[in-house]
Amino acid sequence: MKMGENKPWYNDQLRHYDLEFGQIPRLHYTDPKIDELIQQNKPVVILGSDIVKSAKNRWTPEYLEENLGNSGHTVFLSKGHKFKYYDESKILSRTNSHGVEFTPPTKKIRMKIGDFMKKLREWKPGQDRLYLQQPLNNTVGPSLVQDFVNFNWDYITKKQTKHQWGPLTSNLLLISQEGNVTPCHFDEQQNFFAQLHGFKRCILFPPSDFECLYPHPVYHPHDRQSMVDFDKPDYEKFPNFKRANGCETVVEPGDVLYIPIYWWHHVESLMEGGTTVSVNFWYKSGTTNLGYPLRDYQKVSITRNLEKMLVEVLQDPKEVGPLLRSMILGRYT
Ligand SMILES: O=C(O)C(=O)C[C@H](CCCc1ccccc1)C(=O)O
Ligand SMILES: [Zn+2]
Repeated sequence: MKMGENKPWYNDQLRHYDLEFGQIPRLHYTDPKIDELIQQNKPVVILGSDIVKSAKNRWTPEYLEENLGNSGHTVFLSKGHKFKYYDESKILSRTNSHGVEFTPPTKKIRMKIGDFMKKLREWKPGQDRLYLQQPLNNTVGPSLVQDFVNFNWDYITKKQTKHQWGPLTSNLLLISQEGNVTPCHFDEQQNFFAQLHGFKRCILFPPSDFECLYPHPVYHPHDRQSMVDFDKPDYEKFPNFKRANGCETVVEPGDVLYIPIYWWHHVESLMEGGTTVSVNFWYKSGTTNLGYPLRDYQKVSITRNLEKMLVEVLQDPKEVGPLLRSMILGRYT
């Protein structure tokens, strides 16, 4: 155990960014404050729970190699450390026929877990990095199914019910090479993010930081992803980035981070921290009763619907800006 202020990791294993971050609260799972924060759509790390006890430190890369099953799994390859997600269905969409060229930053392939682990063991700097991202399904081996069944579904389901979330949609199994980064993005689902092996640094920003994180247009394959390169922010193009209000935590095996719907999050596997294993629990949001004042994430949802409608009706995305400018300048500004 490498110790740094009684933590099992060192600060120089974290990548350096130009921003200062607050700390996400880390609370014992019996603390009633957890439900207060979830109700307020605010992040919290749930400690000491047995939510994923059956998998904590058990789902090691070696155990997964033995028990994940022999069907191929989805693996992304990247030239660098960033694995920026893109929606394949938006690459060739009509709105992109206006000559917006898109080069996918990662390659998606299918690999057997054994080949994936072998590649990880033999990896050399300069080679493509690897990131296995596979929804857990009935193709996994029986021992993994047993572990999955033994998650503390009672605790999770009680939270889902209490906070009126919609149904569980998927559990994504994430096996990351050390040092990999999933750049800043938001999802439209509630998320219990469970860390099983190794350490991941998670930086979160509230939905109200929309103006600081500059998401790609909704029709773009990188919809929901920030346009800002955290490693080299372009303050000319993205001046508000310097005032983003991030908060962070490093999740350890057994920690469960609640990533509220529409909250931005950047996730990195610690450098020189070894292969990491996580599993997330994505839930559809519940039925939104529009109370006033509107929540910050509801405003984001409204702007997204407006944007989609305008792109749909104007066809050419280049007309959206001028139309909105003419509509609000001098009238609403
Ligand atoms: O659990 C989450 O929401 C995360 O972002 C975790 C993240 C990988 C997610 C990959 C991804 C991003 C966007 C759409 C579909 C898949 C990580 O842990 O590296
Ligand atoms: Zn995400």
